[in-house]
Amino acid sequence: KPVAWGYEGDIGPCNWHKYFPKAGGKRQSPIDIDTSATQYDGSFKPLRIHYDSHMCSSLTNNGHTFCMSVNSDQCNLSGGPLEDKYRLLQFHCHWGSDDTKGSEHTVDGHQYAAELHLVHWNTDKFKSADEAIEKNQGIAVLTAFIKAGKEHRGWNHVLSHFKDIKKVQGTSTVNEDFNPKCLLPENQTDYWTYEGSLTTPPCHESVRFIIFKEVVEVSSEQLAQFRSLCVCSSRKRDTGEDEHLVDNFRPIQPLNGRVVKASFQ
Ligand SMILES: NS(=O)(=O)c1c(F)c(F)c(S(=O)(=O)CCO)c(N[C@H]2CCc3ccccc32)c1F
Ligand SMILES: [Zn+2]
Repeated sequence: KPVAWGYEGDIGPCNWHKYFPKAGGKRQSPIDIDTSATQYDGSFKPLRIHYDSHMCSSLTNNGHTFCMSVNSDQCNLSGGPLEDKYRLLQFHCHWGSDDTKGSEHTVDGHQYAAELHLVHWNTDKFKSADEAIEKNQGIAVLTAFIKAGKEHRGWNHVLSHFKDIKKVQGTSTVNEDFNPKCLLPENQTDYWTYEGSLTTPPCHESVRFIIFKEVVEVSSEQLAQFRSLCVCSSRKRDTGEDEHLVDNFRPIQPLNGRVVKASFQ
């Protein structure tokens, strides 16, 4: 029976290591990016992000985040710091209860309102995502910070399905012509990268993070829609109101001597 975990109380991040030992490992995520300590690496080839848009995908509220599962073998990532080819599996986000918090990684101690993760698995080395998530170099997560600002029209293609997934295990099929590449910043050449872990249990240390420097803007109303998701499948009987899914970000973890590389000077 799977162990329950969450972001607050006894099942919160401070206790994850009790049931998920990897959570107490030496290369955990997220981390603070101290920009004065990053090291420029001129050897990175251009990042190659090839996503097709003719793919049907499904949006689910899994109680920890919303997850857009992608089942197209035409959505691939390679180049940059990566030695192999990775296939897009799903994307999701982390956010807070207000615009002042929500991202998992921080930059010089600054926390953004939200953080987008596009999870890819290494199809050159492994046969399935479930195998890859446990192995070194198995996973690559493209990451973009999100802040409150002008409306983002691309995000409306995702948010328009949120009414179907307000409750946990709610699922909605998205088969309109949507390309997740529209959620990324314009500048895709400037990024930081380091070796870390899944930021949710089982916290496997299998992830290469690639974090864009340019921050994406969405409106405060769009951020409020993230917070409209519920953390449980039924109304809270006693209080009568829904418990919303907010502050689903893990606190930053020790760097333990790791070096964050930069693709730019
Ligand atoms: N921040 S993150 O990128 O580390 C990250 C998440 F934040 C997150 F929520 C999920 S999940 O599957 O939606 C729910 C918890 O497993 C995954 N999913 C991972 C973990 C389990 C699993 C199994 C197969 C494929 C991907 C994943 C994840 F990699
Ligand atoms: Zn994530």
